[in-house]
Amino acid sequence: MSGKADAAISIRSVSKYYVSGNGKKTKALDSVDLTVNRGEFVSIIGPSGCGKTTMLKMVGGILGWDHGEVEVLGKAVEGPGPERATVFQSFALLPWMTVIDNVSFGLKVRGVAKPERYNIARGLLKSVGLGDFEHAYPRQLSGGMQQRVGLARALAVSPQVLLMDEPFSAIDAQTRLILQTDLLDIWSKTDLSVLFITHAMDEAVFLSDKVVIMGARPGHVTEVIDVDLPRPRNEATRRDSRFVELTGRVWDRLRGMITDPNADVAA
Ligand SMILES: Nc1ncnc2c1ncn2[C@@H]1O[C@H](COP(=O)(O)OP(=O)(O)OP(=O)(O)O)[C@@H](O)[C@H]1O
Repeated sequence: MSGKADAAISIRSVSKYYVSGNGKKTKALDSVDLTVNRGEFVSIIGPSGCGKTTMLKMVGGILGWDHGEVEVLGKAVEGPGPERATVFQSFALLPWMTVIDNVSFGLKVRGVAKPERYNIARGLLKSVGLGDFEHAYPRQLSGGMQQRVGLARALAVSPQVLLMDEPFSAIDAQTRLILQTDLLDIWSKTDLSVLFITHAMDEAVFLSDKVVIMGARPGHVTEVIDVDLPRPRNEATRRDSRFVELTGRVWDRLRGMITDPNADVAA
């Protein structure tokens, strides 16, 4: 698939400035182009401050931009919309609500009756491996379990586009590997288009169809790496020589920016 008509997310020539309290202008993004085709899984990786979260917020419709165009499913983004859902690093669950109420909260806001929303939430909790925890409160769950709830909550509203902002970075390394596989399993059964932010190179390669590498000061896209590893991906993928090679290529690009921050400053 290629071309504008197939794009789930289209970011074209987008630049973004932040203005601080004292009037100082910081250019956060410089003429960024990025496309996520329908059904694609795309990761963004880059040094701290290169504008990853800024881009995700723009696509989510909670932050504006200064130049260029941002479209989701062929329509200009003008604010948040029901076809997009976000999974946050901090889980962002409501602590006073049970798991099932957290998962079905978005449906409640949309006026879906309780039996129906519970029915949907139960199906999703089962699919993320938490079928027995609907009456638990977030504080009673591990970080990995809380993020499973976060994922189920995002999926409950049947989004077409899923935005994920370092969703596994607060989770221990072993659980993180399991969550990556589970996420791919869930994604493979849907038509979801995913934009996923991470700092972990192996995670980006394992999950994605494309890894977008960004540089900083101001944020810009330096390279897009196509991940030609077959799907479904599993533990054997992590030992595949092609996986090791692609992860190494991402690190080669990033290492230069980190050891020499001036190496990749946008013109
Ligand atoms: N509200 C704000 N006001 C001013 N500058 C901001 C604001 N938010 C972000 N910035 C600046 O914009 C740039 C991009 O920030 P952003 O948080 O999008 O980067 P990031 O790549 O997500 O970083 P990290 O990997 O550390 O999360 C940085 O230079 C940051 O300091």
